[in-house]
Amino acid sequence: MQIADYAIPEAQVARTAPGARVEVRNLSRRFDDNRVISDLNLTVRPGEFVSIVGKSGCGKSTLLRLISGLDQPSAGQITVDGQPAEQAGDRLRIMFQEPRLLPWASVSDNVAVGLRNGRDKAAVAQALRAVELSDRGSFWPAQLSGGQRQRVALARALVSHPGLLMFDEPLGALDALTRLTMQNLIQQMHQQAGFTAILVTHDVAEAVALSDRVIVLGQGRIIHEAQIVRVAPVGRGSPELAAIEAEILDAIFQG
Ligand SMILES: Nc1ncnc2c1ncn2[C@@H]1O[C@H](COP(=O)(O)OP(=O)(O)OP(=O)(O)O)[C@@H](O)[C@H]1O
Repeated sequence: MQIADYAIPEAQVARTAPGARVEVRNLSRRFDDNRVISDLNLTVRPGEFVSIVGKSGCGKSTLLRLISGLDQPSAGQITVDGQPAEQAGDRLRIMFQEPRLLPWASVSDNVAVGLRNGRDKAAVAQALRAVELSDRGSFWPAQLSGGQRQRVALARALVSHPGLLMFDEPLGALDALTRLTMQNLIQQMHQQAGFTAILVTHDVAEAVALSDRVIVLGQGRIIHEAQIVRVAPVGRGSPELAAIEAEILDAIFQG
């Protein structure tokens, strides 16, 4: 079965300001005597799609929380477009495994939460169109499927046209087919809107399908990097991508 069978029609997202540049320098994070991130360095170029994979508990979510400014390093610096993440404001958005919608607010009002003034109805309508939920604006979150709720969360993240969009296992709770549909949607949004993306995932195939670069984390450091250069369109399951997946899995298990 071809993945293209589930492709979503051309989405409509206004092209944003260029993607943000992320610089991580000599980053460490300890929890008491548990050193989770250890002198880590990473640069993510504007518009690049980087995935972070690694064994459970290796520090993927901790790294994402640090980059997003939700947690503070024990040592080192992180900048987003040259500024501390806390000052990035609506240039930076993060999506989690749970959509985290307000149950008492309509779909449109949930998307508007992503806007600074919350009143730009045209921007909300455009974000809902982009995720193919124009006809669900007046629904309550409880009236949506799990995949639709994640699409609302994506619209809320996109509505402010962020320069950096971070994903912490955003598709982990979805069934396989919805997961593939969402992967296509995220890929399409990334190509059209031009934001920088950092994805934490357990799914190496997902990382390879979506990313320009996959980083393997082990014992608080980057232990492997795979650059994925698509000179011609190669489909999922192609020998080229399967070989990269195998290389990444080896690195994870050896780490
Ligand atoms: N607030 C915290 N206090 C103490 N320890 C923490 C805290 N947050 C994370 N840790 C520890 O940091 C380590 C890495 O956790 P993290 O959630 O970053 O791993 P992960 O790679 O995302 O794991 P998984 O793939 O299972 O989601 C774990 O040992 C965890 O117990």
